[in-house]
Amino acid sequence: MDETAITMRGVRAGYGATTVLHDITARVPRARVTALVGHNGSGKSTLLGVLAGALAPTAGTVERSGDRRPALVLQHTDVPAAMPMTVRDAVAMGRWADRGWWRPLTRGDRAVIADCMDRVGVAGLARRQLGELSGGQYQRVLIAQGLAQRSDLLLLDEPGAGLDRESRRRILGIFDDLVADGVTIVHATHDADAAERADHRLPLKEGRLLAGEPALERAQR
Ligand SMILES: Nc1ncnc2c1ncn2[C@@H]1O[C@H](COP(=O)(O)OP(=O)(O)OP(=O)(O)O)[C@@H](O)[C@H]1O
Repeated sequence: MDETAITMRGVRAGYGATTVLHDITARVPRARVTALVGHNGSGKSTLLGVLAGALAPTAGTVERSGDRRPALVLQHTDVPAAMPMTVRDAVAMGRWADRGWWRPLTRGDRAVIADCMDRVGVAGLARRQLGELSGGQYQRVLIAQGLAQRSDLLLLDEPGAGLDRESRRRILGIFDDLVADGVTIVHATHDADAAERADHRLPLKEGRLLAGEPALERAQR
């Protein structure tokens, strides 16, 4: 089995005439946790956008080994908590990418939704409104929504932002479980604990990759 989920070679990307990422060459190991680390504005979110396929590189290549679309998990602080929607409905939105939002859910979809809620520990909250959740619960719902896309690559932009230590640790525990099931995780983080616990780190500074650890060597340790 291929040990590499993503290979980037000489990637340059940015917005309009502004180049943010310069000459990124790196590998993301399959079924491991990779942390994107760096100061504010170093290019972590931009790199996630490139990995998600939402932002096209202006030079270089990005090769993904899986055939499923990556799932980009939103940050709980980016979604209005007052949205009138239950936890189950929010997770069900993860099925839209495959089925279209207008089609009724099949029994198979409902099984996927139940399984994803279970995996992140929100099954007991299925009927609750999003606005009634804590930040940590809400973030886990968004991870379940990403999982419901049935992707083998989850991309998360600071999933621990604004959460207490216990909630952040719980999310890292979920990452470990997902990786054990073969999911590749890439997350941007400012949390030293989260960076330390990752299998692999890609340190960014001003849009350039600092010399990091060789992905595969560390992943195989
Ligand atoms: N949509 C955009 N249009 C123009 N410039 C952008 C856009 N998004 C980000 N930038 C710029 O790209 C650079 C990198 O931003 P990015 O959000 O990727 O960094 P980051 O490491 O994720 O930062 P943070 O930790 O603050 O989230 C910054 O200079 C930012 O101002």
